[in-house]
Amino acid sequence: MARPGNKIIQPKLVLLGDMGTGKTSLVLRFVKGQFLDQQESTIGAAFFTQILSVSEATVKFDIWDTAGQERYHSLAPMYYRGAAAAVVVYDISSLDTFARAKQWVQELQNQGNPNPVMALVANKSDLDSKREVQIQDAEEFAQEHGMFFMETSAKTAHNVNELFYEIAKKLAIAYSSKPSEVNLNNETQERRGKLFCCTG
Ligand SMILES: Nc1nc2c(ncn2[C@@H]2O[C@H](COP(=O)(O)OP(=O)(O)OP(=O)(O)O)[C@@H](O)[C@H]2O)c(=O)[nH]1
Repeated sequence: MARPGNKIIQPKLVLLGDMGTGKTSLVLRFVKGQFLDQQESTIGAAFFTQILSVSEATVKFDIWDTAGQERYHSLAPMYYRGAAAAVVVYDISSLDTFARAKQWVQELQNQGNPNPVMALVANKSDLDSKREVQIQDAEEFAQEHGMFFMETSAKTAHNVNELFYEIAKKLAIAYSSKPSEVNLNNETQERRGKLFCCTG
């Protein structure tokens, strides 16, 4: 809920990562508090909204959940361009998805978006017995690339709200100190989002 008198910001947030890592599941857990064992693979991208209040601002997230299948790769720039925050997701039980996450980070950092808040998210923390990616390796990679790191489970809800809260906080603080350097959504983007399938 918006706090009266509080500043309102409307950042665009994009989720990227290999197929099946749990991007949609993380968003659905955050936006609707739900989890599906048989979540369908995303086609193209899906749009969601959610509002979160932190002490510095009310944050109205415009969330673009991209499709991880390789055949949709060429669409990704449409969604990450102008994003104030990017969440790169891998699955702790698959080393391949961690390798793919690293490629996404390189791509994001090459496309010259000014100072987006970036998170590296290790999802499916409930599958610890099948872990292939060590926390330390991911933490080191995140640190080297100016990202913050979090392990989550969309299934158990572990750290999911905390992830979005942390992003909201970082965006609100960045906006308070340097408003012109934070990419925030505008009317056009909001209208465009409404042309796509909307959930949330
Ligand atoms: N055990 C476990 N399974 C999860 C978790 N998050 C997602 N899943 C499952 O992983 C599968 C893929 O989840 P999605 O949310 O569709 O993954 P995605 O990254 O959006 O996939 P694409 O749309 O293909 O890019 C589904 O069967 C989910 O139920 C989690 O935290 N733990």
